[in-house]
Amino acid sequence: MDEFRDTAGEPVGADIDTWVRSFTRKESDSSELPPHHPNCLGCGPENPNGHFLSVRRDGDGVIAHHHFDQRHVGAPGIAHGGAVATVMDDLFGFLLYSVGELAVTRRLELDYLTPVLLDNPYILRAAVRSREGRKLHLTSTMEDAGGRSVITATALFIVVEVEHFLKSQKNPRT
Ligand SMILES: CCCCCCCCCCCCCC(=O)SCCNC(=O)CCNC(=O)[C@H](O)C(C)(C)COP(=O)(O)OP(=O)(O)OC[C@H]1O[C@@H](n2cnc3c(N)ncnc32)[C@H](O)[C@@H]1OP(=O)(O)O
Repeated sequence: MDEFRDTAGEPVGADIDTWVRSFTRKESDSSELPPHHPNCLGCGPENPNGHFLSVRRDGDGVIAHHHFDQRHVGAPGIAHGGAVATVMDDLFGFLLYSVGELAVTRRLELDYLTPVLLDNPYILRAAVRSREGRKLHLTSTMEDAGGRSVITATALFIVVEVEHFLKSQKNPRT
């Protein structure tokens, strides 16, 4: 089973409970945000198949500088649309550090305005557009180095309790 670490990087074994509860800690003022966990497909530093997304705070939102590589190829030279969606979804997940509550993706919608090229630098930004009860309406963009918008995305995240993650384990304790 995967070893989880909390947001301070401390190993917590396979204790999903501890991992989830670590998110209730308020993040420091540091603008660099911690990965969701070491093996996260979007941002985990220890996932060799992942995207190694590195995200910082940017005002009320978040920002990342990112490029896709040969592991993410769809058509030759172009990033696979699903790989792009993974990264945008994960980027939205970093807004939760500011929201301060756990939430999961209910709906994710992307407009692929132009091809996302491999080994090309992109700037990704995301922000919370609005909140209605448990519903978080999120918005993001990916721009190329020339400031041209290549992707726009919106998402609906639903705030969940810790139990959402506990009952999703193979051997749920609740
Ligand atoms: C500090 C915190 C940091 C945290 C980091 C954590 C790690 C993050 C890692 C991030 C990694 C990246 C992220 C990931 O990979 S997250 C992983 C991928 N996502 C999931 O696995 C989620 C799977 N889905 C579910 O578990 C349930 O469906 C959830 C829990 C989401 C909601 O089931 P629940 O039964 O609880 O709720 P509900 O069905 O009553 O709906 C709730 C409300 O939503 C409204 N609604 C529904 N659909 C739509 C729609 N299409 N347009 C508009 N509205 C819609 C609906 O009408 C209702 O509204 P209202 O009637 O209340 O007004």
